[in-house]
Amino acid sequence: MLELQDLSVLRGECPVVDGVTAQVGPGELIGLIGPNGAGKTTLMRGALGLIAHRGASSLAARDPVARAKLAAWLPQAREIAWGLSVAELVALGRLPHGRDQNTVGAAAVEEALRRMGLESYRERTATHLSGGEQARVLIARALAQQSPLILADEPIAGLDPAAQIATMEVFAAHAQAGGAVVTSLHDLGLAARHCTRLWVMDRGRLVADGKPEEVLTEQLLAEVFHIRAHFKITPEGPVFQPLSTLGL
Ligand SMILES: Nc1ncnc2c1ncn2[C@@H]1O[C@H](COP(=O)(O)OP(=O)(O)OP(=O)(O)O)[C@@H](O)[C@H]1O
Repeated sequence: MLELQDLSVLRGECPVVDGVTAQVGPGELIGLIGPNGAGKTTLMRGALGLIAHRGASSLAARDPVARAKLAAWLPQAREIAWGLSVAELVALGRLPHGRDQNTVGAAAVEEALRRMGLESYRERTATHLSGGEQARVLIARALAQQSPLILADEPIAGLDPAAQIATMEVFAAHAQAGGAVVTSLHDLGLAARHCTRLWVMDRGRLVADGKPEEVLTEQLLAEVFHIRAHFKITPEGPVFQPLSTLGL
């Protein structure tokens, strides 16, 4: 669904994404983790062909409409400028499909509203919602696009715990239905619990790529995140708790 080959993004002379080679296949929910400034956003924007890059991304070569049909992009910035109703805003996710304001488009919007628990918000003015509510609306807009791949930049930041878990479950369901999701996030507990695979970025490089229990080693947590943490596989799944910083 996505193939990156030696992808780099330069800012001036400095590579902020440095030679990333990776693939995403159906069924995967990939957590893109790493410290602030590691290059997570830049990697996703380069992969989508939204910024100049070197190397190759299977998505970036396509025209914008073809790209949008293959991949939904949920940026970190969440500004909603227009006073549209929630349903109208979510329906904007259908734009890559052209004039499909028919039963297929309407059903996709309804399904996206339902998945994000927004049915009762349908007629509310989107700009009048709280920050977390607006974030859920924008996730619903990405879901309504019905693209097999979703790239999401910190989509659960600022959501309450129930909404965070529910969103990760929505992404997991999207993957289990044959799609794939790459989502950046800073909550390593949710990443460990819900993601099938983690990509760890550090100073522009992809330094680890594997299952959470393979990746979140004591050594990696110390070297990349500068933390000590408790990580255990329990009958209820992986439980990860950061304990202390080793200094910034
Ligand atoms: N337009 C730009 N011009 C110059 N440098 C940039 C630009 N955009 C990003 N950078 C730099 O590139 C590096 C990677 O930024 P990026 O936003 O990809 O990090 P991130 O891993 O997503 O961080 P965070 O977790 O804080 O969101 C940072 O050092 C940042 O300062």
